[in-house]
Amino acid sequence: MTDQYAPAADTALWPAPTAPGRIEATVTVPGSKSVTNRALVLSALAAEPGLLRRPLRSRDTLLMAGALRAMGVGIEETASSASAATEPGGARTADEAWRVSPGPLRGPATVDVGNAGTVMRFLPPLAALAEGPVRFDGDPRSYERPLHGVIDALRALGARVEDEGRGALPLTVRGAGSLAGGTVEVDASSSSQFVSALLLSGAGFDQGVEVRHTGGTLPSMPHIRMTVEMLRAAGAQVDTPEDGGAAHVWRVAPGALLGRDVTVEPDLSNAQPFLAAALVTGGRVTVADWPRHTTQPGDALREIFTAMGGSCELDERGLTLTGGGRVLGIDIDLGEVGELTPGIAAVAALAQSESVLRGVGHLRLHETDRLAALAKEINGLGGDVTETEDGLRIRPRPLHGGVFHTYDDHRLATAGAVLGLAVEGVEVENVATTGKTLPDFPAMWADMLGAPAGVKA
Ligand SMILES: O=C(O)C1=C[C@@H](OP(=O)(O)O)[C@@H](O)[C@H](O)C1
Ligand SMILES: C=C(OP(=O)(O)O)C(=O)O
Repeated sequence: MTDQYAPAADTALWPAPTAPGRIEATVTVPGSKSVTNRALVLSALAAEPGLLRRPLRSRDTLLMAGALRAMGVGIEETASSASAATEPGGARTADEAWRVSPGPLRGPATVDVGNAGTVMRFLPPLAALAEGPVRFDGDPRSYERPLHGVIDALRALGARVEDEGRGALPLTVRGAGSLAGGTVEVDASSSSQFVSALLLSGAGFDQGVEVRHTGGTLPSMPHIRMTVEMLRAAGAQVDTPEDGGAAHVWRVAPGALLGRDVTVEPDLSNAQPFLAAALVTGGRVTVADWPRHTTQPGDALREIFTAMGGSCELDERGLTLTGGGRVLGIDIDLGEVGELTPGIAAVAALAQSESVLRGVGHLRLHETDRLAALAKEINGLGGDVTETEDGLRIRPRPLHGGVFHTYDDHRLATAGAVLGLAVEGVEVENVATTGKTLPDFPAMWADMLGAPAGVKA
């Protein structure tokens, strides 16, 4: 499978369109990255084939699918999706699906993780269950992202991992076809994905797995809840602190997983820039199919954007955010919902009052150092953003146009687009980097604005 959204050394500039007025639109956002990649892993470990409806097709999910195929899992378009017509603009029709046929996991295989946290962290535990070596490599940035928690835990659980002492990528997992499993301590303060990774494959370990988080504050709890909920839906027995268990201890019992028919929810974190458009222009944007119940962190946007001056209504059409004509600053701990930080920072830079975003020090090790990048790029447009130990302080100032660099970070690119709605002359570098999770972003943005999409070389 080719990596069609791999980053080129792309310096193309995308003139971010300014809003012609209050934006009024209904938007359908593609499936959740986090749900798609969990569903792929769980389906690969199941005892029977499963179906994944409306999967996200983006760099991160195509890398996950490609990796699983390389390890012996069948992932095919269903007949309905293969014959489904594409909609104008290339979007697929909603009845598309992937059929996932688990097979014996095997090496030798090579996995390209790109810069996908979900791929680099969720797959080494699965590879420990394969027979034969699986080599993991990725983008240069993937070498810098924390992986030690997964590597050390796998070794403690009985796996052979060769990383030449780096505690990071590239590495090889030499699976023996099974793994003892058992209890393991992990410091997951740098990424909740360490915990999710071990739980997702835990039912396949001989003794299951008990994961004990031992470090400082654990970020992104909703993503751990998503892991638990999806494991349970696949038939796994999971004990969590929320069910009265010990704090920071999760347990997955050994056992077979069910092949399921899963429909992927829209990606609520990717809905963020569209909702932000309503907030900063005093308009109204509806995101279709917003789930009534979800573990996605993006659901917190209802509360956050209400506190920042909007109002939200969830009904059969989806979630409608109406801007109140003014944007308020916010003082908030975003540790649970860290991936929303770039979009909130963009809105905060356009607000009437100061914002303090806290609890997100671990974002320094995301796709890029997001705190440094946001401060530098917003300040490059005339803003006043300072980094704190665990976040950002944003004092709104009148902004001017300029190049908004994106550092191969999809969420920097969408944050730049939000700023461009209100500030003339913002040019977003390498908007194609949104392909990590939202390949159609420029066309969707243009549709929302009723304008043609364009990139200036
Ligand atoms: O498990 C997941 O799907 C994710 C967990 C979070 O990672 P961190 O806990 O490393 O922030 C989040 O930021 C990332 O976008 C997706
Ligand atoms: C942090 C993110 O991604 P990853 O899954 O690569 O960690 C993100 O999408 O904001």
